[in-house]
Amino acid sequence: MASLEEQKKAVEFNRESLESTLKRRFFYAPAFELYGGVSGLFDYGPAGCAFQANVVDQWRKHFILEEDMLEVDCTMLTPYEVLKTSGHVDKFSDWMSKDPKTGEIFRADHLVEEVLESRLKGDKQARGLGSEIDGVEEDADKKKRKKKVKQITAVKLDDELVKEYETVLAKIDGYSGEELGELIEKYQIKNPGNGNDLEPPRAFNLMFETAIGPSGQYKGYLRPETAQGQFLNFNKLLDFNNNKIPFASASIGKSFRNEISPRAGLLRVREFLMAEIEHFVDPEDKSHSKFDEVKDIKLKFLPKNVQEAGSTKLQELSVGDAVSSGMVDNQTLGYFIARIYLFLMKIGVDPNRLRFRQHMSNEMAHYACDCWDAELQTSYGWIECVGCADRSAYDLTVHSKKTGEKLVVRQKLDTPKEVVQWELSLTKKLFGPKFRKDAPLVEKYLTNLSQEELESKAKEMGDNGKIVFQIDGMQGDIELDEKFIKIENVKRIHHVREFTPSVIEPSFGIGRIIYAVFEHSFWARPEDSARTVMSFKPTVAPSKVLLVPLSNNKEFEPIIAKISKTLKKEQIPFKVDDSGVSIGKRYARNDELGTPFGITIDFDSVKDDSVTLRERDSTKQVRGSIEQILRAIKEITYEGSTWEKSTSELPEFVSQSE
Ligand SMILES: Nc1ncnc2c1ncn2[C@@H]1O[C@H](COP(=O)(O)OP(=O)(O)OP(=O)(O)O)[C@@H](O)[C@H]1O
Repeated sequence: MASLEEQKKAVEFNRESLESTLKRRFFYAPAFELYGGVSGLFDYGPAGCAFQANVVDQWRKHFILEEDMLEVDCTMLTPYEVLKTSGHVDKFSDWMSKDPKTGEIFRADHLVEEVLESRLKGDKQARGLGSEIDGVEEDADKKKRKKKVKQITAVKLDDELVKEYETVLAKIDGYSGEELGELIEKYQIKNPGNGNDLEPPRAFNLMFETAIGPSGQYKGYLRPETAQGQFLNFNKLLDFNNNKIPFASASIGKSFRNEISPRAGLLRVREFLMAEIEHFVDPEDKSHSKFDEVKDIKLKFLPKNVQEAGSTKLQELSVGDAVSSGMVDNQTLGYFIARIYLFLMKIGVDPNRLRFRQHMSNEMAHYACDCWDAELQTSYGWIECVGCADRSAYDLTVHSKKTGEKLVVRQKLDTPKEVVQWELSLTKKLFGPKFRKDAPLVEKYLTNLSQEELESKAKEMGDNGKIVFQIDGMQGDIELDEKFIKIENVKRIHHVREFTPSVIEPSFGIGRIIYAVFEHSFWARPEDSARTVMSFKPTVAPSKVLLVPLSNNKEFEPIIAKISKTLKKEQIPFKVDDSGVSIGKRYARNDELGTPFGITIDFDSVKDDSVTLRERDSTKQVRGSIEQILRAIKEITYEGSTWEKSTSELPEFVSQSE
C-alpha cells in the first residue's frame, strides 16, 4: 500500500476544489456578497476564525512569550503628520497604467510580468516543451483574463529575447515607474483585453484617506502597517524595559491598503491582519545572544546577486554560514529568519515550498541595509508572506527630527570618552523680534540638526557668512548670520553614550500565510477525489475532535454528555455530529474542516466506557477508555507527541465505516 505521503500526492492539486471546500465549509467568503461584494474584502466564517485565532495564538507564544517581547495595541486611525514623516504619504505607492479608451487600470509590474510570462509560455509551446513555468500551475485569474482576448499563442521567440524576458522577470520586483514604462514601450505591452495602448505608469498611493473629527480639517489615514505606532511608543517601551536594549515590541492588528487590483483570494486584499515585530538593537553590535541555538538550521536562500544575474536558483545553507559569509547582513537578522522558519513549520507550512528571497539593491528602501522575504510557493507562484528587514535607524530618526523629541538610548560608559563634536549656540533674544510666533519652530529645527548637517552648515557659514534653509510650514528661505547662530567644533568628555537604535522588523501577513497553509494542507483521497482533506496540524486545526455516536439512539446521550463535559473542562475545542448521515460521511465532512480526531461512541461504549479514536489522515482507529483517548488527544495536540507514541499501547480497531 502506498505510504500516506504518496497518497497525499497521488491526486494532482486542484485549486477549484480547494476553493469550493473553503467556501462550502465557510472558512472565508467575499464580504458584502449580498450587495455584489467588494474586491479585496473578505469575511472569515467560524472555521476561518478559529484557524486564524490558533495561528495568532501560536505566533504570540512563539515570538512574544518566548522572546519576551513587549506587546502594544495601537490605533489604526493615524494622523497625516505621522505618515508624512514616515515617508508613506510621498512614497507608499504602486505604479498603475491606464487604458485611456476604456478607463481600465492595470498594476504596471503585474501586467509586465503576466504578459512576458505568457509570451514565454507560448515560446515553450512552440518549441514543444510544454507550458509549465517552474512546475507551478498558472493563476486562474490570469487565465480568465487572457481567455477574454486571446489564448496563449504558440510563438517561438528569438533566443536572445527569451533571455531578456527571463532576466526582466527575475528582477520584476525592483523596477521604478519609469523603468516599467520603458519595458511597456520596448516590449510593446498593450491592454491584454483589447490591444489598446496604455498610458505611462503613474504612482498611486495605497493609503485610505479619511478625516478625523467633524471639521474635516484634520486629515488622517487608515494605517498601512502597524509599525508606526510601535516607533512612536519607543520611549515608553524603553522605559518599561528599564532602559535596556536590545528589546522588541510586537503588535497584531488590522492594516489597510487600497490595492490597485486585489486578486488571488486572501493573497492581495485591502484589509488584512498583520503581526509585526520591531526589534531595537545597538547599530554597532547586531549580534544575538541566542544565535547559536539556530545557526545550524539549513534554509533555502535566493540571494540578490543570483536574481540580479537573471536566475532564481536557490542556495541551501545554514543560517550560521549565511551570516558568516556576509550574505545575510548580521546575526540578529539571521536569528529572526530562522525563527520565522520555525514558526512557519509549527503551523504547517511545507518546508519544500518555502524560500527566503533577498531584496535586490534597487528594490530595497533607501534606508534599509538588508531585507529578506519568506516566500511560500502556491498555485499563484511564490508569494511574499513575511518580510524581514533591517530598517537601520530611519524611523526613529525621522520621527525624532519632526517632533523634537529624542528617541535614543543612553548608556553609561565604563571609561569616559573624548569626543570631538559640532555644537551650535543661538542668540535667542534676537529670534523673537525676527521670527515672532515662528521663533520656537526655527529654534527646534536648528537644535535638531544632526552632526552631519551641522558640519555642512558650519562650512556654509564659513564660505558665505550666513546659512540659508527652509522649514515645513514656513514660507520662503530663512537666512541667519553669525549674530544669530554659531556652529563650532568642540572637544567634550562623554560619560554617556547616546545613540539611535537600529530596527530589525519581521512583518507577517496572517491572511497570506493562512492561505498558503490551506494549499499546503489540502489533498484528495486517491480512491475518491471528491473526498478532500485538510491535513492541518492539530495545534492550528479549527476544531480538534469530532464526537460521533453510531446513531441518534438515546442510549448514547449520557456518554456524549460525559465526554463533552470533560472536553470543555480541558478546553479542547470539539463538535458533536449526531446527524442521521452515515459515520463515513460525517468523518468526510470533518476531514474537509481539518478536524484531526474523531471519537466514535458505539454500544460497547455504553457497556464499558470505551470509545474509538480515529486519526484524520491515515483513518487509522484505536480503542481505549475515555480517559486514555482524551489523554492521547491532549498529548498530540498540545504536548508535541505523535499518534504513534501516544496510541502505541492501545489496540487497533478495524472499522467498516470509512
Ligand atoms: N494587500 C495585501 N494583502 C494581504 N497581505 C498583504 C498585503 N500587502 C502586504 N501584505 C502582507 O504584509 C506583509 C508585510 O508587508 P510589506 O509592506 O512588506 O508587503 P509588500 O512588500 O508591500 O507586499 P507586495 O509587494 O506583495 O505588495 C507581507 O509580507 C504580506 O504578508
